[in-house]
Amino acid sequence: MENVIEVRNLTKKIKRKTLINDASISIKEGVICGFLGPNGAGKTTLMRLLTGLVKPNKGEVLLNGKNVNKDREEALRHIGAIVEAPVFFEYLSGRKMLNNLARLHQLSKSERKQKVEEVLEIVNLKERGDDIIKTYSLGMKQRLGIAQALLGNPKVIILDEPANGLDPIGMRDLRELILYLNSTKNITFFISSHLLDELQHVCNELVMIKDGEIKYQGSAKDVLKDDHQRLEDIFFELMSS
Ligand SMILES: Nc1ncnc2c1ncn2[C@@H]1O[C@H](COP(=O)(O)OP(=O)(O)OP(=O)(O)O)[C@@H](O)[C@H]1O
Repeated sequence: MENVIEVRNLTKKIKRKTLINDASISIKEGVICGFLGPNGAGKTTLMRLLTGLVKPNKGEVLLNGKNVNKDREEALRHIGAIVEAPVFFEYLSGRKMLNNLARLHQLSKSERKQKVEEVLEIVNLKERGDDIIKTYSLGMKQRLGIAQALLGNPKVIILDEPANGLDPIGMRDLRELILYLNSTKNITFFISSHLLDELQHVCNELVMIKDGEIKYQGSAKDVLKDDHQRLEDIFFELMSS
Protein backbone atom coordinates (compact mmCIF):
# COMPACT_ATOMS: atom_id res chain seq x y z
CA MET A 1 0.00 0.00 0.00
CA GLU A 2 1.14 3.52 -0.81
CA ASN A 3 2.45 5.90 1.87
CA VAL A 4 0.29 9.00 1.61
CA ILE A 5 2.40 10.87 4.18
CA GLU A 6 6.16 10.38 4.24
CA VAL A 7 8.31 12.48 6.54
CA ARG A 8 12.03 11.86 6.08
CA ASN A 9 14.67 12.97 8.60
CA LEU A 10 13.00 16.29 9.20
CA THR A 11 14.80 18.88 11.31
CA LYS A 12 13.56 22.35 12.15
CA LYS A 13 15.58 24.85 14.14
CA ILE A 14 14.65 28.37 15.12
CA LYS A 15 17.63 30.43 16.17
CA ARG A 16 19.61 27.89 18.17
CA LYS A 17 16.65 25.89 19.35
CA THR A 18 15.87 22.52 17.71
CA LEU A 19 12.07 22.21 17.52
CA ILE A 20 12.01 19.03 15.42
CA ASN A 21 14.96 16.67 15.47
CA ASP A 22 15.46 14.14 12.65
CA ALA A 23 11.81 13.06 12.59
CA SER A 24 10.66 10.30 10.22
CA ILE A 25 7.05 9.14 9.88
CA SER A 26 5.29 6.94 7.29
CA ILE A 27 1.52 6.82 7.03
CA LYS A 28 -0.26 4.38 4.73
CA GLU A 29 -3.44 5.08 2.82
CA GLY A 30 -6.65 4.47 4.76
CA VAL A 31 -5.13 4.85 8.23
CA ILE A 32 -6.45 7.06 11.04
CA CYS A 33 -3.28 8.19 12.78
CA GLY A 34 -3.22 9.97 16.12
CA PHE A 35 -0.29 12.31 16.75
CA LEU A 36 0.32 12.60 20.46
CA GLY A 37 2.68 14.58 22.60
CA PRO A 38 2.78 16.80 25.68
CA ASN A 39 2.60 20.61 25.47
CA GLY A 40 5.56 22.06 23.65
CA ALA A 41 6.61 18.68 22.16
CA GLY A 42 6.54 20.02 18.60
CA LYS A 43 3.14 18.84 17.29
CA THR A 44 2.06 22.14 15.75
CA THR A 45 5.54 22.74 14.33
CA LEU A 46 5.45 19.35 12.64
CA MET A 47 1.94 19.98 11.30
CA ARG A 48 3.14 23.29 9.85
CA LEU A 49 6.12 21.54 8.23
CA LEU A 50 3.79 18.84 6.85
CA THR A 51 1.67 21.41 5.07
CA GLY A 52 4.58 23.55 3.88
CA LEU A 53 3.65 26.53 6.06
CA VAL A 54 7.28 26.57 7.24
CA LYS A 55 10.41 25.13 5.64
CA PRO A 56 12.64 22.53 7.32
CA ASN A 57 16.37 22.99 7.81
CA LYS A 58 16.87 19.38 6.77
CA GLY A 59 14.80 16.50 5.44
CA GLU A 60 11.69 16.36 3.31
CA VAL A 61 7.94 15.82 3.36
CA LEU A 62 6.17 13.85 0.63
CA LEU A 63 2.38 13.94 0.39
CA ASN A 64 0.97 11.42 -2.07
CA GLY A 65 4.55 11.12 -3.34
CA LYS A 66 4.90 14.86 -4.03
CA ASN A 67 7.50 17.00 -2.25
CA VAL A 68 5.84 19.78 -0.25
CA ASN A 69 8.83 22.10 -0.43
CA LYS A 70 9.49 21.66 -4.12
CA ASP A 71 5.90 21.85 -5.36
CA ARG A 72 3.54 22.81 -2.54
CA GLU A 73 0.48 23.32 -4.73
CA GLU A 74 0.76 19.90 -6.36
CA ALA A 75 1.58 18.18 -3.03
CA LEU A 76 -1.47 19.74 -1.34
CA ARG A 77 -3.85 19.06 -4.23
CA HIS A 78 -5.44 16.07 -2.51
CA ILE A 79 -4.86 17.19 1.08
CA GLY A 80 -7.39 18.88 3.34
CA ALA A 81 -5.68 20.56 6.27
CA ILE A 82 -6.98 22.47 9.26
CA VAL A 83 -3.77 23.40 11.00
CA GLU A 84 -4.46 26.83 12.30
CA ALA A 85 -8.11 27.27 13.38
CA PRO A 86 -10.24 27.42 10.23
CA VAL A 87 -10.74 30.99 9.03
CA PHE A 88 -14.24 31.93 8.02
CA PHE A 89 -16.08 34.95 6.79
CA GLU A 90 -18.33 35.01 9.82
CA TYR A 91 -21.06 37.10 8.24
CA LEU A 92 -21.64 34.72 5.35
CA SER A 93 -23.87 31.69 5.71
CA GLY A 94 -22.11 28.31 5.73
CA ARG A 95 -23.76 27.45 2.42
CA LYS A 96 -22.70 30.73 0.79
CA MET A 97 -19.12 30.41 1.99
CA LEU A 98 -18.84 26.86 0.68
CA ASN A 99 -20.35 27.95 -2.61
CA ASN A 100 -17.75 30.71 -2.94
CA LEU A 101 -14.91 28.31 -2.14
CA ALA A 102 -16.27 25.70 -4.56
CA ARG A 103 -15.55 28.20 -7.35
CA LEU A 104 -11.87 27.43 -6.83
CA HIS A 105 -12.48 23.85 -7.90
CA GLN A 106 -13.45 24.50 -11.49
CA LEU A 107 -16.96 23.11 -11.27
CA SER A 108 -19.96 24.23 -13.28
CA LYS A 109 -22.70 26.12 -11.41
CA SER A 110 -24.92 23.04 -11.06
CA GLU A 111 -21.98 20.78 -10.06
CA ARG A 112 -21.01 23.38 -7.50
CA LYS A 113 -24.47 23.44 -5.98
CA GLN A 114 -24.58 19.65 -5.89
CA LYS A 115 -21.14 19.42 -4.26
CA VAL A 116 -21.99 22.02 -1.60
CA GLU A 117 -25.22 20.20 -0.70
CA GLU A 118 -23.33 16.89 -0.60
CA VAL A 119 -20.68 18.16 1.85
CA LEU A 120 -23.26 19.99 4.00
CA GLU A 121 -25.18 16.73 4.28
CA ILE A 122 -22.04 14.76 5.22
CA VAL A 123 -21.12 17.13 8.04
CA ASN A 124 -24.73 17.44 9.16
CA LEU A 125 -25.07 21.18 8.56
CA LYS A 126 -27.73 21.14 5.89
CA GLU A 127 -30.45 22.56 8.11
CA ARG A 128 -28.25 25.35 9.48
CA GLY A 129 -26.59 26.03 6.11
CA ASP A 130 -28.39 29.35 5.59
CA ASP A 131 -27.54 30.75 9.02
CA ILE A 132 -24.52 33.02 9.29
CA ILE A 133 -21.36 31.34 10.54
CA LYS A 134 -21.12 33.70 13.50
CA THR A 135 -24.10 31.87 15.03
CA TYR A 136 -22.46 28.42 14.77
CA SER A 137 -21.13 26.54 17.78
CA LEU A 138 -17.44 25.58 17.90
CA GLY A 139 -18.33 22.03 16.89
CA MET A 140 -20.32 23.28 13.90
CA LYS A 141 -17.37 25.46 12.86
CA GLN A 142 -15.06 22.46 13.05
CA ARG A 143 -17.47 20.49 10.86
CA LEU A 144 -17.72 23.41 8.45
CA GLY A 145 -13.90 23.37 8.21
CA ILE A 146 -14.09 19.69 7.30
CA ALA A 147 -16.83 20.44 4.75
CA GLN A 148 -14.51 23.03 3.24
CA ALA A 149 -11.73 20.43 3.00
CA LEU A 150 -14.13 17.92 1.41
CA LEU A 151 -14.85 20.28 -1.51
CA GLY A 152 -11.46 19.28 -2.94
CA ASN A 153 -12.13 15.49 -2.65
CA PRO A 154 -9.07 15.00 -0.41
CA LYS A 155 -7.28 11.68 0.01
CA VAL A 156 -5.83 12.87 3.32
CA ILE A 157 -7.15 15.20 6.02
CA ILE A 158 -4.72 16.73 8.53
CA LEU A 159 -6.29 18.11 11.72
CA ASP A 160 -4.44 20.00 14.45
CA GLU A 161 -6.15 19.59 17.83
CA PRO A 162 -9.64 19.36 16.28
CA ALA A 163 -11.37 18.47 19.54
CA ASN A 164 -9.99 21.49 21.43
CA GLY A 165 -12.80 23.24 23.25
CA LEU A 166 -15.50 20.84 22.08
CA ASP A 167 -18.09 19.53 24.52
CA PRO A 168 -18.78 15.76 24.69
CA ILE A 169 -21.49 15.94 22.03
CA GLY A 170 -19.25 17.98 19.72
CA MET A 171 -16.50 15.41 20.24
CA ARG A 172 -18.82 12.51 19.52
CA ASP A 173 -20.06 14.17 16.30
CA LEU A 174 -16.50 14.83 15.17
CA ARG A 175 -15.42 11.26 15.96
CA GLU A 176 -18.37 9.83 14.04
CA LEU A 177 -17.62 12.11 11.09
CA ILE A 178 -13.97 11.03 10.97
CA LEU A 179 -14.92 7.33 11.14
CA TYR A 180 -17.61 7.81 8.48
CA LEU A 181 -15.25 9.58 6.05
CA ASN A 182 -12.57 6.99 6.62
CA SER A 183 -14.85 4.01 6.05
CA THR A 184 -16.92 5.36 3.15
CA LYS A 185 -14.34 7.45 1.28
CA ASN A 186 -11.11 5.82 2.46
CA ILE A 187 -9.81 9.21 3.59
CA THR A 188 -6.59 8.97 5.60
CA PHE A 189 -6.48 11.10 8.76
CA PHE A 190 -3.51 12.54 10.66
CA ILE A 191 -4.84 14.09 13.86
CA SER A 192 -2.88 15.80 16.61
CA SER A 193 -4.40 15.85 20.05
CA HIS A 194 -3.57 15.75 23.69
CA LEU A 195 -6.95 14.12 24.37
CA LEU A 196 -5.70 10.60 24.74
CA ASP A 197 -9.02 8.90 25.39
CA GLU A 198 -10.48 10.57 22.34
CA LEU A 199 -7.70 9.31 20.05
CA GLN A 200 -7.95 5.85 21.55
CA HIS A 201 -11.52 5.55 20.22
CA VAL A 202 -10.80 6.70 16.72
CA CYS A 203 -7.21 5.84 15.72
CA ASN A 204 -5.68 2.64 14.41
CA GLU A 205 -2.16 4.08 14.23
CA LEU A 206 -0.20 6.25 16.65
CA VAL A 207 2.80 8.54 16.47
CA MET A 208 4.18 9.96 19.70
CA ILE A 209 6.55 12.92 19.95
CA LYS A 210 8.51 14.36 22.82
CA ASP A 211 11.06 17.22 22.76
CA GLY A 212 10.86 17.28 18.96
CA GLU A 213 11.76 13.60 18.60
CA ILE A 214 9.48 10.80 17.42
CA LYS A 215 9.34 8.31 20.28
CA TYR A 216 6.92 5.81 18.79
CA GLN A 217 5.16 4.98 15.59
CA GLY A 218 3.05 1.87 15.17
CA SER A 219 -0.36 0.34 15.21
CA ALA A 220 -2.58 1.43 18.08
CA LYS A 221 -3.34 -2.25 18.70
CA ASP A 222 0.33 -3.04 19.32
CA VAL A 223 0.45 -0.38 22.01
CA LEU A 224 -2.87 -1.41 23.46
CA LYS A 225 -2.29 -5.16 23.62
CA ASP A 226 -4.21 -5.45 26.82
CA ASP A 227 -7.70 -4.05 26.30
CA HIS A 228 -7.83 -2.85 29.86
CA GLN A 229 -4.63 -0.89 29.60
CA ARG A 230 -5.44 2.65 28.72
CA LEU A 231 -3.50 4.67 26.22
CA GLU A 232 -2.85 7.21 28.93
CA ASP A 233 -0.76 4.73 30.93
CA ILE A 234 1.32 3.92 27.86
CA PHE A 235 1.66 7.55 26.94
CA PHE A 236 3.09 8.45 30.34
CA GLU A 237 5.32 5.38 30.32
CA LEU A 238 6.80 6.34 26.94
CA MET A 239 7.09 9.98 27.84
CA SER A 240 8.95 9.34 31.05
CA SER A 241 11.44 6.96 29.38
N1 LIG B 1 8.61 30.71 16.37
C1 LIG B 1 9.15 30.11 17.42
N2 LIG B 1 10.28 30.59 18.00
C2 LIG B 1 10.84 29.98 19.05
N3 LIG B 1 10.34 28.89 19.64
C3 LIG B 1 9.23 28.36 19.12
C4 LIG B 1 8.56 28.93 17.98
N4 LIG B 1 7.45 28.17 17.70
C5 LIG B 1 7.45 27.19 18.62
N5 LIG B 1 8.49 27.30 19.47
C6 LIG B 1 8.81 26.39 20.58
O1 LIG B 1 8.95 25.09 20.03
C7 LIG B 1 8.43 24.10 20.90
C8 LIG B 1 7.37 23.28 20.18
O2 LIG B 1 6.20 24.09 19.96
P1 LIG B 1 4.87 23.53 19.32
O3 LIG B 1 3.89 24.64 19.30
O4 LIG B 1 5.19 22.86 18.03
O5 LIG B 1 4.47 22.41 20.38
P2 LIG B 1 3.08 21.63 20.56
O6 LIG B 1 3.44 20.20 20.75
O7 LIG B 1 2.18 21.95 19.44
O8 LIG B 1 2.57 22.22 21.92
P3 LIG B 1 1.06 22.47 22.45
O9 LIG B 1 0.49 21.11 22.75
O10 LIG B 1 1.31 23.27 23.69
O11 LIG B 1 0.32 23.22 21.38
C9 LIG B 1 7.92 24.84 22.12
O12 LIG B 1 8.92 24.81 23.10
C10 LIG B 1 7.69 26.25 21.61
O13 LIG B 1 7.84 27.19 22.64
